[in-house]
Amino acid sequence: MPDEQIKHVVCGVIFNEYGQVLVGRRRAGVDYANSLEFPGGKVEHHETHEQALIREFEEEVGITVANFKLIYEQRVNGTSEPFHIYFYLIKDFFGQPYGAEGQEVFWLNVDEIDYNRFPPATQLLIQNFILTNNYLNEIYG
Ligand SMILES: Nc1nc2c([nH]c(=O)n2[C@@H]2O[C@H](COP(=O)(O)OP(=O)(O)OP(=O)(O)O)[C@@H](O)[C@H]2O)c(=O)[nH]1
Ligand SMILES: [Mg+2]
Repeated sequence: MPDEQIKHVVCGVIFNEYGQVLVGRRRAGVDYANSLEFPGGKVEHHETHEQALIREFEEEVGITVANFKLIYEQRVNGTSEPFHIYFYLIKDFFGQPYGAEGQEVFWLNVDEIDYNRFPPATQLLIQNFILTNNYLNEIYG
């Protein structure tokens, strides 16, 4: 499949004032069902990554996000079709996150993250960006 036809997925990594990261649980019946995830989803036609992140965070966790930085990206073969996934660090948000689509959403301490519970691409993001403490420089540095 030519690269320009591949789906883009954008996900957001957000930390709260306690240094915890926002995580959701994927529902039953979707790919990677019941695994943990960072909120996000597929970029629609004529939408920028930033617009998609803002929309997905409003739809999925009911907060308004701003101030993004790309921290990791990867092509994924996927369970049915390939896609390219982009993880953004989100530096500002407004509102209290909740599972706006009925899914479980919670803040997780970084030292309690078990990366095996996330889809493969997200495992690499966690290993390369969070567990290395690289995120600390981005947020506080
Ligand atoms: N949201 C999210 N999706 C991820 C992560 N890691 C990862 O491989 N994905 C994959 O990215 C793809 C698109 O994400 P999604 O299922 O959230 O898409 P979406 O919100 O647009 O849902 P929809 O298909 O119901 O419209 C899925 O194949 C999903 O498994 C992650 O950390 N967060
Ligand atoms: Mg989603």
